[in-house]
Amino acid sequence: MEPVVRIENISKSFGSGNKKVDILDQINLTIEPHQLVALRGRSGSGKTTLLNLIGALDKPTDGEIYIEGNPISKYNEKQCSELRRQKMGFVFQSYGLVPLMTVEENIEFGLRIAGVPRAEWAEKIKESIELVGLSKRAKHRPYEISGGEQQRVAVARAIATKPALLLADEPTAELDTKMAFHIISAFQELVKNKTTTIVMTTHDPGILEIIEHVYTLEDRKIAKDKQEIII
Ligand SMILES: Nc1ncnc2c1ncn2[C@@H]1O[C@H](COP(=O)(O)OP(=O)(O)OP(=O)(O)O)[C@@H](O)[C@H]1O
Repeated sequence: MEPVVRIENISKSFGSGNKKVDILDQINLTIEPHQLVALRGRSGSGKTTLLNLIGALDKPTDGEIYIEGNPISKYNEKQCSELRRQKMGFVFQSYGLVPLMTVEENIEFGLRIAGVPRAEWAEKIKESIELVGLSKRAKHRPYEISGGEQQRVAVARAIATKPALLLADEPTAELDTKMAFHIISAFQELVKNKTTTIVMTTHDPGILEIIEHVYTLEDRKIAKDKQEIII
């Protein structure tokens, strides 16, 4: 089976001339199907930058990224958005919820955009809302619920489509410990039953402890994973 993500010698810089900043330098990383991968690193180490590159939201300065074996660095904007629509789900820090839509409608909107057949919407909405523990908030609008609840709606919307690849930037940042672990165990379940592959960022030591594949971004490189640290 092809890796879901294969990163080959990726470098990323922002700006130019004396304002140029190098963020990632010749990074290599392979993510196999149905792994739950966590990226950690200090603030500014490039975690979001790397997620954006994997999600075809930004282009590397150098190197290649393969998604299910397809090199995407030469994709044009239309190809990138088609790739995201067909294969990916996103939980980013701004959540991107539509303010005038209820929780259910926000999730339905995500299903519609991903091209999921209408007949499947009701079940997928119910299932994903239950998974994040928001059944009692289904008819509320984003401004009527807390920041943590909005984050959970963003998670529900992303997992409802059962994307091949779920990219989640600090998906538990706004949550209390109990809810954070609830979301991570939902992620573990999705990986275990081979629904999806997940790449997430987190600073939370408790969560890093229970995730099998952990990579650290440091000094523009990807450093050792968790198992090597334990040894
Ligand atoms: N579009 C951009 N233009 C210029 N610099 C950028 C741009 N995007 C990110 N950077 C810089 O790249 C560096 C890495 O940012 P990034 O957001 O990837 O870090 P991070 O590890 O996700 O940090 P945090 O944990 O604080 O979210 C930062 O110094 C940031 O200022």
